[in-house]
Amino acid sequence: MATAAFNLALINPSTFILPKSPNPTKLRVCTLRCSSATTNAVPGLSERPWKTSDARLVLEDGSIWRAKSFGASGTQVGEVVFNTSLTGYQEILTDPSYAGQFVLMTNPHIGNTGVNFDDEESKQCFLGGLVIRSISISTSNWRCAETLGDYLAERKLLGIYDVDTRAITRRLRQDGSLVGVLSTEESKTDEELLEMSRSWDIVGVDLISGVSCKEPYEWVDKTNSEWEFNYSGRDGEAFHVVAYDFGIKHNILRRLASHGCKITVVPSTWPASEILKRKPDGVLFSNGPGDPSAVPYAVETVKEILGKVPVFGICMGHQLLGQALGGKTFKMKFGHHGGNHPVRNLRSGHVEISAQNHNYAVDPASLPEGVEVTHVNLNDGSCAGLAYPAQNIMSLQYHPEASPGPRDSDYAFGEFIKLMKKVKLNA
Ligand SMILES: NC(=O)CC[C@H](N)C(=O)O
Repeated sequence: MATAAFNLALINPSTFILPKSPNPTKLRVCTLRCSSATTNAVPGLSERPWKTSDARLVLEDGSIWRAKSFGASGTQVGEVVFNTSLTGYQEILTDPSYAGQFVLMTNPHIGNTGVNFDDEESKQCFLGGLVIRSISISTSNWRCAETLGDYLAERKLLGIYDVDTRAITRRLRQDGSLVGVLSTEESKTDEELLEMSRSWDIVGVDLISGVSCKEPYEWVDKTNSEWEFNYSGRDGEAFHVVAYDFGIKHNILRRLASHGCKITVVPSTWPASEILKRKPDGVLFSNGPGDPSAVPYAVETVKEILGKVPVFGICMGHQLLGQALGGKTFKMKFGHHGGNHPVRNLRSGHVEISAQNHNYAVDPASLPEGVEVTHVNLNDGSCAGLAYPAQNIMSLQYHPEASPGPRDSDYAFGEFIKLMKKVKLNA
């Protein structure tokens, strides 16, 4: 009897209004119900709410991980990366830099705050799918608009849970990145899925062209005043920044706008000559997915701009800058993905806890004289930031805009402003 009552509570959707919204105008009606993972599995009250395994993750090393699905159905190939962020799964899902990858969250409990209208980092999800230990059976947050399972299913994205994410993470740390195939299709044999994972590669593929905007546009949104934490006091549009969209996250644009910039976003293939004609105060090279060696056209564009206008590179932008300066990039063993990476700023001596998401890095030994390593990742000593003062260049391998993650590195936007100001005053 007790079990039946418990099941009833789980499967009966009940609508309620959360009482403690810090901003009444943001109050939204939220439906509390079990995730689609559970509801799908409950045809009648007398049956158990728990679904049995209906999905597989087959890794290229031959291991097969039986799982339960909670998003779309189908079969998808991708590179598995683990992300150590405790919160921010919606920003992670909408970060275009995850194109071609499955994100495995090391935090075991995901989905409890659902998905909202405000935390999207791009107009769509480009990643291959989501792998988690446990999906929250209820969703409760004052901004919640829908459950994570519904969100994934609507976007035709695969999500699996009930996987030993700790064991997979240990394997990735030990053996390095692995390609995998996620499938809910019973008709496909394990051997077929293994073959699929072994005949696919992410290295050497241009993933930027699939995520970049197609036409230039102006960006005006600042960080919402409710969330602003580092207001620069600049309300005017003091500096015109052209941002190359290699898969740009919205919060980079919001932070630039909050720091007083007028922003024009251009596609990854936009000619450098067109940019220089507009005489911007600065150019930003954004984050973006995949292998920086697979996009020589973007490196050429960066080369044409260097030395003519102050530039700031973030993540992929930093890697392209490294190559344009004559350096080399390489693929890391399992990369950095998470909101808890310690970085030392070698100029100030301060340590920042940073948000990171990359599988490639710049080899500092390959860089020419005059290029300064400004930041180092304290977990593995890899290069986390560069500057070439002679040409007004600065770059970070990680994400000063966070989203998700700590805001320690927001000062980098202020430094970009200072760089543009210095050049403008001396012009
Ligand atoms: N966030 C990013 O820009 C990712 C950079 C690059 N695609 C990498 O994986 O290293």
